[in-house]
Amino acid sequence: MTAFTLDDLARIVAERASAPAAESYTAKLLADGPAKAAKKLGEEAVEAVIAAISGDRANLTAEAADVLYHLLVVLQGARIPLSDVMAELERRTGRSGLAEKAARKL
Ligand SMILES: N=c1c2ncn([C@@H]3O[C@H](COP(=O)(O)OP(=O)(O)OP(=O)(O)O)[C@@H](O)[C@H]3O)c2ncn1[C@@H]1O[C@H](COP(=O)(O)O)[C@@H](O)[C@H]1O
Repeated sequence: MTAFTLDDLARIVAERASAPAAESYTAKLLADGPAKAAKKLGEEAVEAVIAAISGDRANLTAEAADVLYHLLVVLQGARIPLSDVMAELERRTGRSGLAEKAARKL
């Protein structure tokens, strides 16, 4: 169990986006443009698919981490906050966050 969240990683990615490209892999990916960052995301997704099919749990765990990191880099490049993605996921549950929080207080 870890307290580290996707929000924490998104914050790190946003911070590193403005670092010198020579000092940050994140900044280098973003400096190379959206097509390069998207290509990396696609490669990592394919590697995750291969790990899932092969039943290699350790490799799938590592590849899933790569996919999440590279997805956050692509979102950063497109200036889409992670909270917008979470709001879309919440919308699909058919539940409102505010209603949920109010219900928990009852
Ligand atoms: N999660 C990652 C992460 N995953 C992979 N990588 C880097 O990705 C690089 C390339 O790894 P690959 O296995 O994809 O190798 P490759 O396909 O030959 O590389 P490419 O040249 O094709 O990109 C390595 O330098 C890794 O260190 C990452 N670099 C950074 N992060 C996170 O981003 C944070 C900020 O890092 P910097 O931006 O470097 O400060 C870090 O603290 C981490 O949390």
